[in-house]
Amino acid sequence: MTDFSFELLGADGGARRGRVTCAHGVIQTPAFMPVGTAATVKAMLPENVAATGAEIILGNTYHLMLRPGAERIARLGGLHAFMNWPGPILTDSGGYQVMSLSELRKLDENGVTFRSHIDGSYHTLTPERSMEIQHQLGSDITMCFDECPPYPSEKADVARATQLSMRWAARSRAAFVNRPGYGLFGINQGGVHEDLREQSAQALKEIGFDGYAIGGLAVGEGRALMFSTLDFTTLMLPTDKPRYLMGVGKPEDLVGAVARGVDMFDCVLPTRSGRTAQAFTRRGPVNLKNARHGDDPRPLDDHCSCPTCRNYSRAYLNHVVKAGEIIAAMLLTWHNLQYYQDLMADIRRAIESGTFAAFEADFQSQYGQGDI
Ligand SMILES: CC1(C)O[C@@H]2[C@@H](CO[C@@]3(CNc4nc5cc6c(=O)[nH]c(N)nc6cc5[nH]4)OC(C)(C)O[C@@H]23)O1
Ligand SMILES: [Zn+2]
Repeated sequence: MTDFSFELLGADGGARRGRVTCAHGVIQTPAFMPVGTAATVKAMLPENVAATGAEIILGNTYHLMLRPGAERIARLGGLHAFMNWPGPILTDSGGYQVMSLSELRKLDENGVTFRSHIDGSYHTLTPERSMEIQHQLGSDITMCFDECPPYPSEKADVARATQLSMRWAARSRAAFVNRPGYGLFGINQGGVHEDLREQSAQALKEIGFDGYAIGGLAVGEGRALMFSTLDFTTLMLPTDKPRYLMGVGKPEDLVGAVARGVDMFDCVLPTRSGRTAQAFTRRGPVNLKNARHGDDPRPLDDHCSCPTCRNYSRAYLNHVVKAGEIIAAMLLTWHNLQYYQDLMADIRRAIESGTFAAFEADFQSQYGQGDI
């Protein structure tokens, strides 16, 4: 089995082109990870997710521990077999989802105790338990157990959460089962504060990880503050390891974050939007509920090679959206995931050819124009 590795293949300004090798395959970076929270990328068959060009998907410790249970998935052969996804899987560690989804009962040095948002049962997550669950799932990339402070928070509370998260990072590292091909990513915290981000980066580098995520963003701070935080944070992280910006984001966010040195992304936006009639196109988002599409024979995006754009008109999409037909979620989700993967492929090509700055300028001029 080959070791977990990251190769930096090239750079163009702040943008980086790389390759991650892990147990279940190779990931070209910059990469976008579709979100498969409950062991499914919603409204998509796994083979169709792969057809969009996605090489790695994200799973969630929090959701899978509550239902169907990590031990049950392990008994059934692990998450890859269970959900029929043969490629790499990254799993989030659960802390963030506890804060954003469940009724938190207790947070202390040991971990968090919470009530399931599904059936009200009590559960405890600690760094050790989170590592055990992600091992049982068989994740190629395990995330440290951390505490992501809400936004906005007093700086003192961000500092407290950051220092706790760094102690939990050390416990995560100690509890992680080291196997060739499987990696553990640390999560940088510190809110929008340069000094706290620096403390967090130093602490993580001393422990040593296979990759470094930037947490605590995409929590409502807005694009300007996210970018200004990235401006100083990515430079604090090792250049020879992948950098993963958690929960991001809109197409404009991806391009701007790549320019600031980010290699990996995940976001529910393309899939969640696909279920709410929102489609992404080169000229910006389009709402298929809008009556103006009712007689439009054109495809969503004539640059797109996905089945939706090859075989269906906007008029048809408007019809099945208004009728609440299941195919609406299928077709729009597929298109949105294809759009995101095509955007990442265009970004990778631009970095390879040293034309990323021109690509970014062209993207911004086209994307903001709005639908035709
Ligand atoms: C952008 C968009 C559409 O994504 C939605 C909704 C609200 O934002 C999101 C995405 N933002 C996001 N920031 C994160 C920070 C951390 C973090 O610090 N630690 C760990 N372990 N995991 C994280 C996962 C994160 N996801 O967060 C939830 C609440 C999961 O829904 C997502 O707006
Ligand atoms: Zn399409």
